[in-house]
Amino acid sequence: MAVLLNRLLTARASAFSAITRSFSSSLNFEIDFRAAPSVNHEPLPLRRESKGRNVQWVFLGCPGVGKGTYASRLSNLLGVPHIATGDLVREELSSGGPLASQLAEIVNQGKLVPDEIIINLLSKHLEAGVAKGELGFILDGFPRTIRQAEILEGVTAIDLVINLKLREEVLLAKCLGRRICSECGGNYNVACIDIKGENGSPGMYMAPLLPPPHCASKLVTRSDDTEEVVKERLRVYNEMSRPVEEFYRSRGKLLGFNVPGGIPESWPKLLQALNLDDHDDK
Ligand SMILES: Nc1ncnc2c1ncn2[C@@H]1O[C@H](COP(=O)(O)OP(=O)(O)O)[C@@H](O)[C@H]1O
Repeated sequence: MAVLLNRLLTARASAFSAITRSFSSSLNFEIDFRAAPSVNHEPLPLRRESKGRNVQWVFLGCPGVGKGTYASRLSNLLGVPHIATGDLVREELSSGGPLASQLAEIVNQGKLVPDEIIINLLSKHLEAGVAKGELGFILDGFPRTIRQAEILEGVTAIDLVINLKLREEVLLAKCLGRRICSECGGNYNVACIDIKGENGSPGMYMAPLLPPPHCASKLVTRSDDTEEVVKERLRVYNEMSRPVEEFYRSRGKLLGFNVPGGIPESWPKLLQALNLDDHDDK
């Protein structure tokens, strides 16, 4: 399994190994824009011209933190594929393939899919990407266990790991408010998060992300976005995936980012933390 992943990632890595290695300077930042809006930190060695530089990044963070949202925006900005293992699992589920019933049971209990199955799905996806000439990636939802992180480390260099953080009560509300258009696949959120600041701790506002009229009647909820399953996913994250943060922190690759609010507030601050500029957003 790891051999196949190795072959595929090596195919990608060989084209730009010199570039990706240039990111491995020490990156142990913990950025909390709510607490320190004008935080002063050493900028990452990355610029807008990095479009096409084929970054190899990973997004970590609890369910509902916004990994998919920000990974997909960065993928568009940098021109590299966004690969979400949760999406690969859901595609396999909806394809009704041989793994579908086993996967449905695992996912609907909020558990992790065995490493072998995930690596197999990821390998197949990467293989298709290599055939299309894709280079670089932003991984979302992988690695989620130390074993997955070790396998990944054994096959390719990760430049940067962005660890998104948000308070737990917000995570639950965001998962419960999540909606997907069954026709176009668009992601929306009907939750309105409005937490008042108290005793010196900052408040937080996240406006709902409502669908356009043509999607409104086609919204569905993920079967694992129920309160019971989200709480189990959060528990599993703390047990199995939290150690992955330390894995990358100890290697100087972890960039911690406290999501300060909704997309309009958080996206520019994430870009600032990454020393990137989104001209199209202005
Ligand atoms: N790297 C992985 N290892 C094991 N299971 C995974 C992995 N990625 C996704 N899954 C499975 O797919 C489900 C959905 O993943 P994802 O969409 O990333 O959800 P989340 O919102 O919990 O981050 C997970 O709860 C898990 O069952």
